[in-house]
Amino acid sequence: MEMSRSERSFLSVEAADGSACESPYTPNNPMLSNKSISNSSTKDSKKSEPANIQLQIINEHQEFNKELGTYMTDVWKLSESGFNYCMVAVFGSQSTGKSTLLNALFETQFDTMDDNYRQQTTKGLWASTAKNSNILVMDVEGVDGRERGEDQDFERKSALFSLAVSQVLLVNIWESQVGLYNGANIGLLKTVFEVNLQLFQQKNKTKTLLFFVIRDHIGKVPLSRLSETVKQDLQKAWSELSKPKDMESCDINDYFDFMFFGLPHKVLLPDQFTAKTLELRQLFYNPNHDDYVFRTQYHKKIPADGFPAYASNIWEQIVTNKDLDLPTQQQLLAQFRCDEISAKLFKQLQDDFTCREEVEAGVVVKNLGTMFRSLKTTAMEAFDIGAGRYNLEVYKKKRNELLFKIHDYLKLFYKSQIDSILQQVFTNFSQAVESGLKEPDYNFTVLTMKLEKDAKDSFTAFAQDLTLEDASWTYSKEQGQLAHDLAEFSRAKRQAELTKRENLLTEDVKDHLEDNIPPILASAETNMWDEVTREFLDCTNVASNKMKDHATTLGLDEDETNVHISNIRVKVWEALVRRLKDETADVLFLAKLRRRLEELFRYDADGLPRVWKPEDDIDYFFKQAKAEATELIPLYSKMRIEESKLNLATFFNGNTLDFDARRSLTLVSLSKRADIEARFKREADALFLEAKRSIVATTAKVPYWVMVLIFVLGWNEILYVLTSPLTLVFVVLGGASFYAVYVTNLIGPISRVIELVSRELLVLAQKAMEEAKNSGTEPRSSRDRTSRRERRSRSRKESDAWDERAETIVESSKDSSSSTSPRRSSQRKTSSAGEVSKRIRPQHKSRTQYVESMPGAADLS
Ligand SMILES: Nc1nc2c(ncn2[C@@H]2O[C@H](COP(=O)(O)OP(=O)(O)OP(=O)(O)O)[C@@H](O)[C@H]2O)c(=O)[nH]1
Repeated sequence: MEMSRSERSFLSVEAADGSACESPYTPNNPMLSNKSISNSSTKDSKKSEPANIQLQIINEHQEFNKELGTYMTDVWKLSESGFNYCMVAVFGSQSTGKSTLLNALFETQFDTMDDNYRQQTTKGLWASTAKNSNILVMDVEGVDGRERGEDQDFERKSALFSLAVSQVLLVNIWESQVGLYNGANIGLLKTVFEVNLQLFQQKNKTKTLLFFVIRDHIGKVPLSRLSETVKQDLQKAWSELSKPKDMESCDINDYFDFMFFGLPHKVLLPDQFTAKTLELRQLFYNPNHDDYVFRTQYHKKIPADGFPAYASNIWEQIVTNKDLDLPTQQQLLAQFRCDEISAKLFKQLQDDFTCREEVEAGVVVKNLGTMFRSLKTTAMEAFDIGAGRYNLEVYKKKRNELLFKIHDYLKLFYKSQIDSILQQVFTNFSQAVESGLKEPDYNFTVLTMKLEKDAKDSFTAFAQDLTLEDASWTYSKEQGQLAHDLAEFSRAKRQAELTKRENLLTEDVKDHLEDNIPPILASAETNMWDEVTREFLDCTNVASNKMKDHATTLGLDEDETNVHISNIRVKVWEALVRRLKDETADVLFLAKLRRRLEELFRYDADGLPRVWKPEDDIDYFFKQAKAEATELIPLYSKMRIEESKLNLATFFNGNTLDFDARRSLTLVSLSKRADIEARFKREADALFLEAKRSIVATTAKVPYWVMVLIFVLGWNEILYVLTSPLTLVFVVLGGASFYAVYVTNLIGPISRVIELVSRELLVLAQKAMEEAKNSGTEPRSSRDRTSRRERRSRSRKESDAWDERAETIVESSKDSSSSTSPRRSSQRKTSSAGEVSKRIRPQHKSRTQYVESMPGAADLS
């Protein structure tokens, strides 16, 4: 069976010469998989013209072709036209030359009937663009066809669709049909009008032009008569319509305009037909023509890029037989298109925002605010162009939505950037403060105030530039946060500065006290504590005054300053107490007592060392000296601060430290005092014994007469020595040695050593004799015990004897040397005694040596 032209055209896209033509359709399209696009363009010239390509937008099965959008954009290039396009559709009985008329008028390539096979050609609705024009032409399946029979469903729907989307509806009728009810399709039009009334219920109704083309117009009956007849028929049909209540009074002319044009017989009068067609063309192509048909008032106000969606929606409404509310449809379309445009622009904005990663990484991006503005303006301007043609209300609403969405999206980066700026400004500020504090003669308050202001200004400038004017973005919270952080940093820095300066002042005072307190204590005068008090007050006054100077540069108020001054007083006081406790530690305390005792006992009123004689009352001197030295114990043990000079109860008021001045007055506890007293007594007793022994040594000297007697009795021996060269040499050598010993003051020590060695030998001999005597009579255990006791006793004695001997040796050697200062003499004595003692008996250290080897003891003595 041979295919009809329409069926043939569904299967392939072909050019007029039969060659395949490129089609945007995909084989997956269900509507096009078994149908295709007709392309009946003529050879060569029309091969690449968009007008050559037509699309079946609704097929005979009432399915809408979703490729309409692609065709509008890619094939017909109408999508960017906005409102600058026109829609015309044709309405009329089947095979009345509709396609022929459209092809003649618009140079389209709609299929026309093959006269050999007189049957329906156009099935469904087809669209194509007029040649060299932005007129979109729709060829509609004819009504009253034998193929559909009584089924008028599709022709009603297609007529309704044509009316809803077209500015101009061409009604194609033969002259012979005028006056016929069915032949002129008045009945169908009546039905369509009736259904269409719902299209025009809204106030903003849009008129449609019904352009009647009277075919085979012979001219016998003038066109005016024919048009009158048609109008009357339509008026009658309109009046018979069952209208909605509120529209009963409305007239057909409120919704339709009418035009009429007669065309001669195409077959019998082809030249006239062509001439008339060209005349008719002018009404469609020439906007300046008086009867130009595409007037603004007929435009459905659907932008070209929204037409596919609009047409699709309208058809869906018609097919599902729902109320067809054109304004609502326009709103729906506007919503759809605005959303589509908005989504596309938003995606574009996201793609164009190239520094997203940098911002997310916390980098402060220069000119980010300008970038925000540029992105937003580009998107909004594009939206205004694309969506501004649609329903104004919807457009405004969608514009706001897009604006809000863009703001919302950019706000994330805005917040992140604000945080980064905040951090950067704070870091810069802290670094500037640190380096400012390293400058000489800085004023802390001036420095921090200036830097704080700079930081705040910098942040505000950054944030202002970043903030979009019409966005509800604020940075006041971050601004407040920054101000708080800056103030907190300055406060902490100021506190650190205060502490540093407080410590420096305290260190200065400590150094001062180190130098000045020991001499005052060493004097052990009765007004010693007054001196200490004065020294302390001097120090605190100096430190307080310096603190006041610091307080000015650090911006402290009076109360804060007073607290810090009070704290400094406490710290100075504590430093003083520490120094005093050091001075009254066991070793130094004892040294002080011993020195006082020695000063009084060993030296006379002129400071010369005493050489005790038998007639001297050593006991008396010793008692006096010891009593006076002992008086120092209570003096050093507790500070005696006169309230009139320093009121401890009020002087430290306002300090923030845990401090009790009164508790610190006691330097040495009672138990320690007793211990020191006992130890001092032992040392004093040793000194006393030493003095006593020195008298014995003096009185044990050989009398002069004995020496004369020896000289007389030994005269012969003297002569012998002088006459014998050998003995003379020995004598001379011995004399020289003696002289050397005498000159070097070693007579005393050597004689003492000899004496000690002989004594020791004597002791050893006695011990050996006792042991020999007792070995035969005493039981072993008793003998052992006795022996152990004796050994311990002897050991103690030996120990004391070694100390005494060592000291005596040194003393005698030093005594013989010249000495101008009793203190220096004493110092030499003690140190030499220590050395000699160590030399003689290195393993054993006497208490005296131990005390004198303690740090500071030498200085004090
Ligand atoms: N009498 C007459 N016949 C015409 C005229 N124009 C075209 N025809 C003939 O009418 C027949 C149908 O032409 P088409 O253009 O296919 O008609 P149609 O209305 O598009 O047909 P369908 O699409 O099937 O509804 C053809 O045989 C044409 O030669 C005309 O002006 N007068």
